[in-house]
Amino acid sequence: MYKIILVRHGESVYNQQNLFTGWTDVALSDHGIEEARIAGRLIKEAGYTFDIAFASVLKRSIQTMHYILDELDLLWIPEQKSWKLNERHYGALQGLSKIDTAEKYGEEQLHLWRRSLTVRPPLLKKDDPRSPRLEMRYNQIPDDQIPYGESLKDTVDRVGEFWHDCIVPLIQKKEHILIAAHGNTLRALIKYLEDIDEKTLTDLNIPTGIPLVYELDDDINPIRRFYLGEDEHIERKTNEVANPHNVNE
Ligand SMILES: O=C(O)[C@@H](CO)OP(=O)(O)O
Repeated sequence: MYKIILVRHGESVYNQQNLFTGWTDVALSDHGIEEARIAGRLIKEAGYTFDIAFASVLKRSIQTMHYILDELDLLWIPEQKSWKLNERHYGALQGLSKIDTAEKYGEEQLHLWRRSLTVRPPLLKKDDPRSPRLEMRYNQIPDDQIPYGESLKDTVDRVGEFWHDCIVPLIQKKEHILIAAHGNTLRALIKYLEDIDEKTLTDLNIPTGIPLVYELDDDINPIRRFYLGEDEHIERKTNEVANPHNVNE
């Protein structure tokens, strides 16, 4: 049996303000830094260690990876960053308030944009200042792959590809792996690994900064997954993600 640890980054400054984030490169809030450190301590207490760590190219994920590794005194291990682990690209919704969006377009539309498998957000125009094409870090993404707004299904495809090409070979080499990524990237990965039905996927919300242990069999098929930490705390944090209207009220 193999084990791998996934973690959604700690609370970001956009999470704090209930803004659509996607590929916007915002930092962790002070609370998010604390969440990342606590995640590191939970992982340490549970006796896990890592040979290599992965993050997206967004700083909230990279910072989370570093705070966790720091708690484990493992800042020296190799790390790899990839845009394929980036949050789902939220298109023209990026930077908008989730609460204002619900008021403007209705709860149902907001829910579709946030949690359906196939609905894409309104796409960014190619000349939008938020376009990833304007950023050096995305220079290597071919034109036909660079997103201007993704459905979760689009994210499943790129995350699944990354899992298959970059993570699986390392698991087979018995490397201990940490992946610090994003809410919808992790939902996408769970969809890819377990092929869960759409209803279950719609209800699946990933709390910030809580380590998720995945147990995998010899063929890298999932056996089970579980969070580290106290159930009540995890449930409260999961509900906060499910219903951003109640967060910070
Ligand atoms: O805004 C985002 O990028 C994501 C994660 O923070 O939000 P949501 O939970 O609404 O998909």
